[in-house]
Amino acid sequence: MREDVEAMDIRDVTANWVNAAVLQKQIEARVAALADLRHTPLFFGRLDYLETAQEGQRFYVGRRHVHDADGDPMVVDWRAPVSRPFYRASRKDPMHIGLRRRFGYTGGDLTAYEDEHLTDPDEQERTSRLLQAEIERPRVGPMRDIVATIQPEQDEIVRSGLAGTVCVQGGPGTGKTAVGLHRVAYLLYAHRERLARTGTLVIGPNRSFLHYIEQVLPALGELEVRQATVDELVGTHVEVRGTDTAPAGVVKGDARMAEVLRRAVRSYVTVPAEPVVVVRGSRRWRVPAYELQQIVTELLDRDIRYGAARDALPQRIAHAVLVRMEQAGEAPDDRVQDAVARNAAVKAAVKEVWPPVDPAKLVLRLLSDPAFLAVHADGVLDPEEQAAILWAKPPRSVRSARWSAADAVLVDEAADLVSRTPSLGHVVLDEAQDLSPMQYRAVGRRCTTGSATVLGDLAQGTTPWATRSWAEALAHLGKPEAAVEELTAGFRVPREVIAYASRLLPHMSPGLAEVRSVRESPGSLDVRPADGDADVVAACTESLRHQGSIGLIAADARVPALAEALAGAGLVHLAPGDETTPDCRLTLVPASLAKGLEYDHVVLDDPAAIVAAEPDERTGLRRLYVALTRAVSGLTVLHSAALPPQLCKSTTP
Ligand SMILES: Nc1ncnc2c1ncn2[C@@H]1O[C@H](COP(=O)(O)OP(=O)(O)OP(=O)(O)O)[C@@H](O)[C@H]1O
Repeated sequence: MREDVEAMDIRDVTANWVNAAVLQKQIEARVAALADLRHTPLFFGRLDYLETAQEGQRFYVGRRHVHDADGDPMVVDWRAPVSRPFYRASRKDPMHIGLRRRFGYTGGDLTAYEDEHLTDPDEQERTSRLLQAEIERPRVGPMRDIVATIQPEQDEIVRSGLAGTVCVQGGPGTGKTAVGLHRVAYLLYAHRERLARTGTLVIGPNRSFLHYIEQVLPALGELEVRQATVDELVGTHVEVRGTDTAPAGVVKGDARMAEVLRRAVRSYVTVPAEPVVVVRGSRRWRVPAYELQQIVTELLDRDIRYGAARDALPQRIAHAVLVRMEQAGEAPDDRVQDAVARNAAVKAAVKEVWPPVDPAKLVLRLLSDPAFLAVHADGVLDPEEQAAILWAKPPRSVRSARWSAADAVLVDEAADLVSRTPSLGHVVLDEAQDLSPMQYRAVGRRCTTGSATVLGDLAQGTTPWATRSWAEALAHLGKPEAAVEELTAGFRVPREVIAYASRLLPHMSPGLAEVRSVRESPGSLDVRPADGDADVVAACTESLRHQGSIGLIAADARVPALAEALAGAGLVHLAPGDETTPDCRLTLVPASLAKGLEYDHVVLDDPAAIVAAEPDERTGLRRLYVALTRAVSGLTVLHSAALPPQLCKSTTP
């Protein structure tokens, strides 16, 4: 198929060079999408339909559609409707499937298969060993796709329609990220044209996470999906160089700030007190102040964007002039209206009444002028909250201000009040629990006419403004009608390790259910005291005897010392987001960047230090919970200080 595309000669079929260039680009994209991936087999499943459906045909299911030289299908795309039973059929509902076969591969070689005769009453239900093997396959390199083993509860989310927003709550390792990415791939297949026009975006918590997941969609043949962090999305207006204290960040991230900004933007409109007089030829046309006031009030009441109303105002004034012309017996046409709208008197009135607003300058003024803030925050923020967000030393200009990430979100909100932010077709928001209400709004305006997949775990919220309930979050996102689904089966963390980490749950997120590990292997858990960095280095060396990736997770402040100790012992290590290779498998991970990542073996340095590094105990325990749940096979916990009491079995909250 690739050779066919490569051999296409478009010289005679294109009308001009533009067409030729467009076609050439499309061909290149197609060739890229058909690239051979060394260890990725063309198919991973087979479905034999019963005679009652699909004429009893046999289908091979794979990552993409493959046809033979005659154009007859050899492999059907996993997203095609005929592939659905591969993921959903069960003994209870065989979906007209006689045989389902799963193929297992080792490095691209076919090495195993598993058959299920779904309609055979004598056949025992077995757990899939291929699934277990797939999960346990050592991890080297970036995150992999899971198309061969998507589970029914995951598939339901993957294949849910484009129109609806879905929110997925799930504990660590339940496959939320995987499901979100596969949903994008599915939606691109089912609604390719529409999404090609409107665009899709995956939002992750930081760049290292995005690097980690960036290969999943290309491996599924999808190359067009943009990835960004929220900070990157909103960071186009101002340069972020500052940070906020927690109290300031909480207020700036509060949804009430939207109302403060709305009022502040609208405050730039002044009710006209003077008439507008337009001179055309020998005639003077006068629109009195009360009529201008009506126009302005009506535009304000319509609650359209500040900038759109500003653009409409000259035409509205011109219209009032035209009405007068008609009353005087003239017959002006549209061109006259346009000319009047561009008349200097009209322009001057618009400038006076509805001046342009620069979003960054507006936020700068709000955060540096106590009186201006007090007027617009009156009844919305109390004096203490106002004081918390005011700059101690007001900057002199937008350029010299030390904007924080939360400020950039405010500027983005203000920019949207002035002119509408374009909406994408679909947005996946991962690790959503950490967003502030204002950040949810920023994401929400990027999918106002589209839909979203919101993924998160309330127990892993580690920001001072972390989400307390999905209903609230979805309301801020502008999708209150979204369905909230729960994933409960854990694929990453082995049983013993998840049980250990879950001891923290009642102390930091009471009411949230423990993840039920689907892993047959209990995993290895080793908790022991350490005497200095040499012990930590020794534990890493020990872990490196196993296959796969090793993550040494430590409190951020411990990272420099540990980096030195590793280097001193001749152990080369990577930073999160760097790709592990067979030669370099050890990553030193600051606890603040561990979220969303995973390693075959985790060495966890001093849990108490991870807890202590956070501003409050609950956040500290949550950070520790995240760190404890990164391991796929084994976890070694080394503590130089006493373990946090919540990790000891007998404690109850
Ligand atoms: N159906 C599946 N088959 C095989 N592997 C799976 C399946 N579902 C999830 N996994 C694997 O389990 C691991 C955890 O998945 P993922 O990172 O998507 O979980 P998560 O819920 O986003 O975790 P976290 O809350 O820690 O961010 C990944 O390695 C993923 O590939």
